[in-house]
Amino acid sequence: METLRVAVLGAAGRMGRTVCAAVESADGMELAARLDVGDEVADVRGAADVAVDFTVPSATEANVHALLDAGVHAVVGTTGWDGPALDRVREHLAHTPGLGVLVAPNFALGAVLAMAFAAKAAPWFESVEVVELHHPDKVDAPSGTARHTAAGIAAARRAAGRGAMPDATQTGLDGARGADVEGVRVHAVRLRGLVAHEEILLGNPGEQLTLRHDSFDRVSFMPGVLHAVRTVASHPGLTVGLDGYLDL
Ligand SMILES: NC(=O)C1=CN([C@@H]2O[C@H](COP(=O)(O)OP(=O)(O)OC[C@H]3O[C@@H](n4cnc5c(N)ncnc54)[C@H](O)[C@@H]3O)[C@@H](O)[C@H]2O)C=CC1
Ligand SMILES: O=C(O)C1=N[C@H](C(=O)O)C[C@H](O)C1
Repeated sequence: METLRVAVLGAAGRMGRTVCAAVESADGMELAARLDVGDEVADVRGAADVAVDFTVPSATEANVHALLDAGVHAVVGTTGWDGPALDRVREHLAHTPGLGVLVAPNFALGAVLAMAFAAKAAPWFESVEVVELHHPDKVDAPSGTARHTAAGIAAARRAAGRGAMPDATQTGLDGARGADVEGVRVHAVRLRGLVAHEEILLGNPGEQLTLRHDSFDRVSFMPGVLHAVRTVASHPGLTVGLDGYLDL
């Protein structure tokens, strides 16, 4: 089996540094390039097979288009993606046959499972809310994971014919009920000492189910990232969510 050459974008960041170390110690991979602000993405042409992007929401889409132009598969963990941005990548991929792009809001296997469990459980409860808790250096809120979790919950409830959730709130302070993601309330906590955590609260009369996932360390994301690096070439086109590469 040939060695996979991996470039890391955002290599100087918290996730980028952890990914570089994971790639360097992974079997069958070599770290081909470390790129950060000011480096030219086009330089990976011919030097890398797969690039991993953990940069910032304002840069990640342009990075993916540059990687496709360079003929390199992309594994993207950066948050901030919306429907139109994903559509533009789909359109680009239509002109770059054979290339794959994965955009995944969370590479921790437990978080991926928690999202799947939440979607499965959501139609069976009157109320569902999402609470995400992160380190205070995070630039976006709510987290990409929480938005993806809420969207999955909303889709499952729509498919089951579930109506709006009960909420009698009429007055109060702006933001007290969190963000509205397709009818699901999402609350964001920022606290020194935390890494990445999420709770999905599901309520019925007289009972509550709580699903909780904790990433205590960024190494929690590495098995998912390495699995994606090994898999992306065999999934041409755009995949959203690591669950697309797992047999859940
Ligand atoms: N999908 C997942 O499992 C996870 C996703 N994330 C997401 O990954 C992203 C990065 O998170 P952190 O590493 O904590 O942030 P960070 O701020 O520590 O690192 C970001 C790095 O990107 C660099 N950068 C900025 N613009 C760039 C550009 N145009 N080209 C190349 N590099 C550029 C910065 O200089 C910095 O070194 C965030 O969006 C975060 O939400 C974080 C953890 C897990
Ligand atoms: O910024 C982070 O740290 C994380 N970002 C991702 C998100 O926004 O969901 C994944 C994880 O929660 C850590």
